[in-house]
Amino acid sequence: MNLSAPSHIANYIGGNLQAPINGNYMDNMNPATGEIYSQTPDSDGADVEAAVVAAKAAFPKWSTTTLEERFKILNRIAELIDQNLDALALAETNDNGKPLWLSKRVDIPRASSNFRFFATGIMHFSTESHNMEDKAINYTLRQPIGVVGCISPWNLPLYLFTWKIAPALAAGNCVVSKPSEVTPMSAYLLSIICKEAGLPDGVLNIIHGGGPKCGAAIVAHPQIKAISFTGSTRAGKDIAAVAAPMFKKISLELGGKNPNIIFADCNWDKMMATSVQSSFSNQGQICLCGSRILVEESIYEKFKEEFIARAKKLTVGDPLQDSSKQGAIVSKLHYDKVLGCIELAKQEGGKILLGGNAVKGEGRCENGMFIKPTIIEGLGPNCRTNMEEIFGPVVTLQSFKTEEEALELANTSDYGLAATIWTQDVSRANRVAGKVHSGIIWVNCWLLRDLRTPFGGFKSSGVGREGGWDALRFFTEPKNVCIEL
Ligand SMILES: NC(=O)c1ccc[n+]([C@@H]2O[C@H](COP(=O)([O-])OP(=O)(O)OC[C@H]3O[C@@H](n4cnc5c(N)ncnc54)[C@H](O)[C@@H]3O)[C@@H](O)[C@H]2O)c1
Ligand SMILES: O=C/C=C/C=C(\O)C(=O)O
Repeated sequence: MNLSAPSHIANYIGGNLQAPINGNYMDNMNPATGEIYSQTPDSDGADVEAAVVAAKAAFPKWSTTTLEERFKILNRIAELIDQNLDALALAETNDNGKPLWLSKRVDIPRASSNFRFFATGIMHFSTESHNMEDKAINYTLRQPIGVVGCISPWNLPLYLFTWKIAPALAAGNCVVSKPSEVTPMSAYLLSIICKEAGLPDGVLNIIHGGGPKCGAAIVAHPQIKAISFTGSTRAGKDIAAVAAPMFKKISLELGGKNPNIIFADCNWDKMMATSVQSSFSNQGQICLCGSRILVEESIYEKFKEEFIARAKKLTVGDPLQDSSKQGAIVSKLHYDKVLGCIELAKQEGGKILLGGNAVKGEGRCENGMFIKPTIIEGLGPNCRTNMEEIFGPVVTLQSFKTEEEALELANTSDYGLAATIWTQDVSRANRVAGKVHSGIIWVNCWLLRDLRTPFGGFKSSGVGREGGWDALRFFTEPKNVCIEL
């Protein structure tokens, strides 16, 4: 298998690797060097239509393939991802700018885990039955929906793409999918892996293109009956507006502005080390990053001093070097956006304690898009800096006096994806966890993921949950059968 980056990425439709029907391409840039290193299809509705035709044709057979056979193929995909770890990690880093060690340690292993998890999960998936004493028996079938759409973002490209397509395929659906046009390469390489693994033609179709043209055509296609989307709240709104009147099932995993709540009785060393990670991992471009750090007043100054000292040590630079703890920001557009948010924070009266500026790369990275880890204090909960998602290496510090105040600050947000709580008091941990308006709460840890748990957010962070049975239920249609005895 040749898993090196091609000059022109191809769509994967009906088992064929093919050029976009309109012949148009977009530049694909390596954000660490600024170099345009490949071309991505600028696909449109015609490619989506071809993919739907292929998916529909594949559905009768795939949906009735035995669970064990589906397991074998999906598990084989997981094995091939593992065997090609180095090539996939390099592709991810060149597309996204994240450190290569991070792609190798987290992104690619998690992509194979996603396939392995749902390959085995479908073998254990069972449905309910309800006995009405001696009157009747109800049992519920959960049947695959048909053709479903999966659309994913650029921050954890293969990790989030596989998090959707693996359960969709395991449940017996055929998929029309679109990775982010900003980071298409690892999904393209996955199409080669799927062919090698023996996934039947048309079961998975991967189309490359932009959101408004290609993504929107997937969402609007009448034959695509469910949409699983991860990305911005803005795009999630547009998708819901189109999908809702068509009565499509939708799962929307959107933005976050997550509080990291630190009480004075925390395990200090663990909290410090983890807070640096939860603030700046992947250049802060993880929807679960704790971007609003709330610290109990009695330890605020001590926290500030040590947090700055530790963040200062995060070397920013060439993502191919192991010494780089921070890589590049994903694109010029996003780099400009993050720098703009830092300017806004200053205008709002924020004091920059660390960073606040771009960093010039060295050698091959001199035209790369790097931003220094940035720490801001002095802003209240209601300003734009503390209300809007920045999605970069930028955090704010606020202090609180009481548990009630901590909760009020934490819940002053339109978002409700994740929250982290640091305390050694288990009663308080439980109390605060119950009152924070977020779908995912970590106590004394961060990003510790059990793939069986419901994953998703409250409020503007989305609707629905991914993970475990939730994902398999989303990708199936329940049908209750009532038999009178
Ligand atoms: N909740 C989560 O699990 C989660 C995970 C990762 C990222 N995110 C969020 O994603 C955002 C960053 O990713 P992004 O900039 O790629 O997001 P984005 O919304 O711009 O794009 C996400 C994907 O949707 C496509 N798209 C854009 N507009 C569309 C439309 N109208 N119809 C159909 N498809 C469309 C894009 O091409 C891309 O593939 C952040 O807001 C982040 O919080 C959320
Ligand atoms: O940026 C968002 C991170 C999402 C993470 C997951 O979906 C996961 O860990 O399953």
